[in-house]
Amino acid sequence: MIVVKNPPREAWQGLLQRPAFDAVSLQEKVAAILNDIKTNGDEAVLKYTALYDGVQLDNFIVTKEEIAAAHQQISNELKAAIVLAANNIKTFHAKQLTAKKEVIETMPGIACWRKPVAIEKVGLYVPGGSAPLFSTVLMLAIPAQLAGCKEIVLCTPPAKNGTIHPAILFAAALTGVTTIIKAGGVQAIGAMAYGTESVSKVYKILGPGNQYVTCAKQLVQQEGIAIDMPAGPSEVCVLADESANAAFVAADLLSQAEHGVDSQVLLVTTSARLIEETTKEIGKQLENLPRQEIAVRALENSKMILLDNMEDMIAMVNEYAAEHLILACNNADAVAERIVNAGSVFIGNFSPESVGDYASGTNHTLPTHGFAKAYSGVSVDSFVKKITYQKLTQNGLNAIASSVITMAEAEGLRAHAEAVKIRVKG
Ligand SMILES: NC(=O)c1ccc[n+]([C@@H]2O[C@H](COP(=O)([O-])OP(=O)(O)OC[C@H]3O[C@@H](n4cnc5c(N)ncnc54)[C@H](O)[C@@H]3O)[C@@H](O)[C@H]2O)c1
Ligand SMILES: N[C@H](CO)Cc1c[nH]c[nH+]1
Ligand SMILES: [Zn+2]
Repeated sequence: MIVVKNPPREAWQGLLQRPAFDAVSLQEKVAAILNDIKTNGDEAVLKYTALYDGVQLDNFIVTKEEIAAAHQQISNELKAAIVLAANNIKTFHAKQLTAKKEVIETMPGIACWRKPVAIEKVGLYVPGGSAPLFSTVLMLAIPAQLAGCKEIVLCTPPAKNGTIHPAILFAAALTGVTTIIKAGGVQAIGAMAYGTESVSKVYKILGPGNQYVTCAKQLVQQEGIAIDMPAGPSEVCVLADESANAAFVAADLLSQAEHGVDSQVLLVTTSARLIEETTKEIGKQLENLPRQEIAVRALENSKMILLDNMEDMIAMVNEYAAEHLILACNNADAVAERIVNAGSVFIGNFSPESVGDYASGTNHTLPTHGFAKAYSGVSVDSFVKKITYQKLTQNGLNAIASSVITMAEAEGLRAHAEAVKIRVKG
């Protein structure tokens, strides 16, 4: 990791850049694949699956038999862990369901209310290129199910032997997914966005993924398909003072570095000692990691930044707007209150980011690349739209009529005014 000591404020923005990639050629490539899927449907999905996932499939819809077999293929221990995680995620997300309808009378005779209505057809993307992220099934399908979505399509890339990891199938069966498609990357996003002979067109696509997936989501959004947010390569920022434990900090940094070579991890600290010890710990802990090579490359994109004081640390982490922010410092609760930009915050030494990834209950599908300045992570809200309603009595309309007529005429929209006048008596 690159160590930077006491950078001046003017240098912060440059310092906090995410790993760069060639956005123009990425967009061109993704747009061409999307176009092919739009024109050639299933045939194109199968073609790109062969090209990028290395498997020639005849049929990409997962069968009931495959789902049933998955139950036998994973250990009882893993099933129990998935069920525990699912219960916590359900408990946390169930509270997000908007309370019962509340009718507001803005003036006598004018009743207004708002009702959350589930998006009927949603598409979930579960990453599987470098690791089969079955935890993402829980993070997406549980809020979709709680919201009441009728059709829940899930896409995930197949392994080279044409199968889907059994834990993905187990988690999908547990959480009410209606169709599972063996397709990943841009072809999966295209299939769900446009529909094909075998894949239903959905209204909204949610879920994280690599740069191809994220770019494809952003491009189909321009064609009217809703998306959750740009949820790209994983990242974590640790804000730490003298009180932090270097071994814990190193473990947290490595936990996100192992996701992909384009992941970024950041340590922002007031302690030079912590930088030194964490560097040593990273070296030690890396030795035992099976994904050491990926983590080492991600660490090349990553920084340890020494600052003078807590005020600067808070300002810097708010500027960075990390997907995950860990507060390993004294008075962590008070510091948490001052965080305004982050996807999810982990408070104190006993809140490793990994628990949020799997099982504490919060959602791990979160905005990356600084999008946490304006976007939230996935929640039940992501699966509903809120329809507003109003109902006026004759007296209510009479009372508001002159204001509406005056405003409509002032905007030069006579027909608007007439639609009120025609109903007003007296
Ligand atoms: N932000 C979040 O909430 C969050 C959550 C979980 C995971 N993630 C991130 O999701 C990502 C998962 O990435 P992944 O690659 O493991 O899986 P993925 O499923 O996102 O991508 C795999 C697909 O990418 C496509 N692909 C690969 N190389 C290609 C190429 N050269 N051209 C065109 N398409 C290509 C293939 O079709 C393949 O199926 C990681 O970066 C991880 O950090 C983010
Ligand atoms: N850290 C990822 C979100 O950036 C989510 C995840 C899934 N499995 C492990 N981690
Ligand atoms: Zn993770």
